[in-house]
Amino acid sequence: MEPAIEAVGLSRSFGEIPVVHNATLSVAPGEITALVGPNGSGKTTLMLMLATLLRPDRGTVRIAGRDAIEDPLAARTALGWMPDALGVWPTLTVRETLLAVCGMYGLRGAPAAGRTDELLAQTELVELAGQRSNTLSRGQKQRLSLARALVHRPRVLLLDEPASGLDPEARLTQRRMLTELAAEGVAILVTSHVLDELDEISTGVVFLRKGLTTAPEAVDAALQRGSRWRVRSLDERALETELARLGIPATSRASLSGTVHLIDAADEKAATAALSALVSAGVPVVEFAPASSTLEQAFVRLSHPGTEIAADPEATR
Ligand SMILES: Nc1ncnc2c1ncn2[C@@H]1O[C@H](COP(=O)(O)OP(=O)(O)OP(=O)(O)O)[C@@H](O)[C@H]1O
Repeated sequence: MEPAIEAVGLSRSFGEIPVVHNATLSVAPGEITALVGPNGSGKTTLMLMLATLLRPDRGTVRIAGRDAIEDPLAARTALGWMPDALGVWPTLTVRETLLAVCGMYGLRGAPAAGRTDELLAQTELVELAGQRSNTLSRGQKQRLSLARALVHRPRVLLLDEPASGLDPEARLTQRRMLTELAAEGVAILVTSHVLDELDEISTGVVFLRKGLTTAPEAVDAALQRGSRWRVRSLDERALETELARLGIPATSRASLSGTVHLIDAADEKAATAALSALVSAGVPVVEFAPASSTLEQAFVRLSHPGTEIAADPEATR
């Protein structure tokens, strides 16, 4: 299948400083790809180039098969762009904003009103439709920004920090929406620092470090390597004794649900073996789960290649 988003060898400097260097990525229709990397690694700069809003110094971009550098207008008809901060027209209400964007895509009259109503419902903005957009809260602006990006039913969505400022329920609604759009065949590239969110919906990951995309093989390896698990028992003493007897090093820390122990396992098979041994020894285990999301653990490894996950600084032996 032809990728819906394809960038090859993209580079961009600001003055003498190279910010994105030889970045390469592709996203197929129906895929949600997470674009992750440390602060300042070049994610927004890369997104702006894909969105035809910043010209690369070198490289090629194809959006839905169209050359985005030679023919940005053709690419724009296929893509929806959600920037990390919404620039609003202060005097327009939420509904007027969406109607104005409909107009830019050639939708007027009843079809524009119909599409606006659909989007207001989809992004749960119906009650705010008459409110001036500059008076919206950060989370409400994020919802308007996503609605705006969807006006022309794009086949490609580029979302820069779409979950930032959203409360937990709004995040859930947004995740559901993105999953539904992907099921309809939309290709989605999304940045976020909330890796748990991305972990749940992404089907692929692109990791950017100092402007360079990490090789997919290295990302796959980081996603599959051994990881840290969180264990909680109704009988803390029994858990500690059994972990010591099994020779499994552990650290403990207080949490809202009680004392939890953190253990490292080489892979998922080793984790299930540890769980099975604890239960067989009669330890009343009530919780056994990854200590953080797979993506979060991979992020730490890829941000500092050659280093293992640092011990939890809050943990006590
Ligand atoms: N217009 C510009 N002129 C000069 N430097 C810039 C410009 N835009 C971005 N930069 C620099 O490029 C680097 C990458 O910035 P970018 O915003 O792309 O990173 P990011 O990965 O999106 O960061 P964050 O995770 O903090 O949002 C940063 O060092 C930033 O200071």
